[in-house]
Amino acid sequence: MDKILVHGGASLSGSVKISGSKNSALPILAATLLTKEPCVIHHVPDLSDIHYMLQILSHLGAQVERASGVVTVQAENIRTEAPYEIVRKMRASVCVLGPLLGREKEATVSLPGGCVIGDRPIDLHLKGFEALGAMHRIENGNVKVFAGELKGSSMHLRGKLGPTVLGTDNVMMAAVLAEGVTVIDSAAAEPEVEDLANFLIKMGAKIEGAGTRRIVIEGVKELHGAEHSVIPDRIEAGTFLVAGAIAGKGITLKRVDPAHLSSVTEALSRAGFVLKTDGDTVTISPNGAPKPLELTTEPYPGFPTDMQAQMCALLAKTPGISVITETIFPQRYMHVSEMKRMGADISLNGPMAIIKGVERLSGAPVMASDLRASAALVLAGLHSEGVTEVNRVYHIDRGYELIDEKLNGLGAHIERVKA
Ligand SMILES: CC(=O)N[C@H]1[C@@H](OP(=O)(O)OP(=O)(O)OC[C@H]2O[C@@H](n3ccc(=O)[nH]c3=O)[C@H](O)[C@@H]2O)O[C@H](CO)[C@@H](O)[C@@H]1O
Ligand SMILES: C=C(OP(=O)(O)O)C(=O)O
Repeated sequence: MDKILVHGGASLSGSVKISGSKNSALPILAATLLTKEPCVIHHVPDLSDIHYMLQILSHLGAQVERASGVVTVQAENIRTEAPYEIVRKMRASVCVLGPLLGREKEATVSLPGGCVIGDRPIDLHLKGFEALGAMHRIENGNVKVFAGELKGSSMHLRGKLGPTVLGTDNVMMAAVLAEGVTVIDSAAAEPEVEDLANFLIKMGAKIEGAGTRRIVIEGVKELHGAEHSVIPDRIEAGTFLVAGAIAGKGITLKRVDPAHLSSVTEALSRAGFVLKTDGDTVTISPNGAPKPLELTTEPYPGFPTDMQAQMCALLAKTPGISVITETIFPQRYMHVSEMKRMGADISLNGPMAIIKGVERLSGAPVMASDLRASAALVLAGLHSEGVTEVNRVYHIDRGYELIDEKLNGLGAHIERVKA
């Protein structure tokens, strides 16, 4: 297994280009199953999760071509059962359920389990499909959804911990081919949901309100091929902003949508950094000693759970006491015990992390447990003394395109040791 060695203490400057969004690209690629015609998707990041999604599409019978960030998919004749061996590697595989159900009125996908960030049920996805007239059955670890016909209806898709992003995507993808009007209340309003809706609209779907809490979909008979460019990855961008906060003399992110980053830039401004936006760029510069923060993760436009671990890395060395409350995945703190091994003073109280900024962190061998936790450990390594050895780097490769090369381009000293 590859590992990453972060030599702490380098200062970062210059600029970095942000890739297309993983969490937009995955459902958008799944949505290509909704038509027999070719779809062309630009700015698809080169990530292992994307690779798995393309494998699933191929297995389902689609013709898939990929050339430097551009993916063409034609799903002329398709099967409706996604294979366990690929599906088990990536939770986002569940988002083929919606398009397969919409087009073929049935779909079978291996049921995703929980993962280290917490329980990850799909009850809300199934509730939405049921509202459209589908039934489901759990058999041999698979979930099968099926319907005679799909009929539009009104539903609330909110669980105890808020709306569901992939659940909203899934129901929207099934509803575009249902008969009549579907109203999704308490929908997820994340930019990735809006991006998927924009792609579906290009394919001929009739959708209003995506990006708000109420989405209205008027079903159509069929969809056609379309071309689309995936939005910039706001979580990769946020991660680089934190790198700039931790070790930057001033760094600029290129090809971002600053509006999608507002909760992160607002938090970093409160922490004392200077953030400047110009078109599709954001620059972060230091401005004296950073300040501690109180932060709560929330559905968009609130502070994203996918940025929580990275903020822990920054606040671990920020003077004073910071408090983070994780409301989306209350147990998403696997990085904390690893950061403590680097000298951080963080205590957990249920969904709350109390972080006492320390003067010094020191590099250590640490274990990446999930995607954002591993990115956070790399960030922590940037302001630690000595070398931080991040193991199980395959987690990082799920969601960050060339993170080591991009950070080195800004002046970091990071080595990737191939297994
Ligand atoms: C590929 C992708 O886009 N992943 C993102 C997506 O995951 P994903 O879409 O899986 O996350 P959800 O928005 O569904 O989860 C939000 C909360 O709802 C709960 N829940 C979810 C579905 C369900 O049927 N029942 C239920 O109770 C979850 O356990 C969690 O507590 O949104 C998360 C929340 O912003 C992000 O952290 C992930 O990076
Ligand atoms: C948790 C994430 O991804 P997934 O939902 O695919 O696990 C993430 O992107 O931070």
